[in-house]
Amino acid sequence: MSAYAEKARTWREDGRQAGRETDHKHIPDRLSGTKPEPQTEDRKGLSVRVEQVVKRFGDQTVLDRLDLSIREGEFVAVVGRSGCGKSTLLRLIAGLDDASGGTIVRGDSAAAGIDPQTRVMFQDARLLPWRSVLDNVKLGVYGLSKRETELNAYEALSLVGLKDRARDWPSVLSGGQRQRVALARALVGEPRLLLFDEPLGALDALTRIEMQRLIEQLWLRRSFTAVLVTHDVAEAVALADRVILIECGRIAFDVSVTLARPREKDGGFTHFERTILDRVLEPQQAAISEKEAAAKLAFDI
Ligand SMILES: Nc1ncnc2c1ncn2[C@@H]1O[C@H](COP(=O)(O)OP(=O)(O)OP(=O)(O)O)[C@@H](O)[C@H]1O
Repeated sequence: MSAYAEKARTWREDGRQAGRETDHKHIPDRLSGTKPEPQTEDRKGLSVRVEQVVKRFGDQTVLDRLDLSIREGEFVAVVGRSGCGKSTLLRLIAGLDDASGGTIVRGDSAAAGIDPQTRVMFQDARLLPWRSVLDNVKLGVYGLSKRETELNAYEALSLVGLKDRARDWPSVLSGGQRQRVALARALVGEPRLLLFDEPLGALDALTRIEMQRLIEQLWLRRSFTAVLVTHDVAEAVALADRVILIECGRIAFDVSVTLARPREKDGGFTHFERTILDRVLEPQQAAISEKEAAAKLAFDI
C-alpha cells in the first residue's frame, strides 16, 4: 500500500471513529452496525484526468491547455483570483459543459456529459420550493424502487443531521440547513466524485466551520473523490490533500497539504495558509505546466 493510501486509510478510520463519537443521533442503520458498512475498497472515488484542456468563450481563452490529475479518493481544492476559470474547470469535469479542446477522463472513461456517479454542489442550494425536503433529496436518486429511494433519501438526511426535517418545506429552513439538504441530495446514491463550487460561500462563519467539518467527516467515511472550488484559502487548507492555483488558464501552483486530520489552526496550518495566500496574491506569472509548477513549488513540513 502506498504512503498516500495508508494515510487515507488511517484518516478514514479516524473519521469513522469521530462520526461514531459525535454524530450518534444521526447515524443511519448502515453506519450503526445493524447493516454492514460498504467496504471502501468496493467503492473507491473516481480518479480524474484533465489533459491539455482548452475552454474558450468567444475570443476569450479561459483555460489554456490545462493539465491536472486527481487520484481516487483525493480531496483537491482549487483557488485563484475571481474570473480565473475555477468554476469553468469544475463544470467541465462535471460534464455540465464541453471543452473547446483536450480530454477529460473520469475513472476509466472519457467524460461525456453528466453521469450519476458525479454530483455537483453549488453556492446556492437550488432546492425546489414546491417539494418537501425529503422529495428534494430524492431528486438525487437514480434507478431505484420507490421504497429504496425513500430509504436512501432518509439515510442521506440522517448523515447531514436533518432527518427530523424531512417533511418540511425548504422555505422554513435556514441557509445552512438548506445547504445541508443540498449536500444530502449530492450524497444520496453514494456518488464517487463530488464537485463543490463555493458551497459554503454564503454561510455565516460558524455554520461554515460546522459544514466544513461535516464535509470532511463524510469524505472520510464515504471515500469519494472531492474537488472544492473556494475563495477561502483557510478552507482549502482545512479540507484538502492538495491545493491548486489556476492562473493564466493553467495550474500555476500545486501543493500537498501534509497536515494531520482533523486540522488545528496551529503554526503548520498558518504556514500553509500564508504561503498559498502569498502566492495567490503575487502578480500573475506566465503559465507553466502542472509538472513544472509542482517541481518548483512543492514543499513539505
Ligand atoms: N457561459 C459563459 N459565457 C461566456 N463567458 C463565460 C461563461 N462562463 C464563464 N465565462 C467567463 O469565463 C471566465 C471564468 O469564469 P469562471 O466562472 O470560471 O471564473 P471563477 O474563477 O470561477 O470566478 P469567481 O471566483 O469569480 O467565481 C470569466 O471571465 C467569465 O466571464
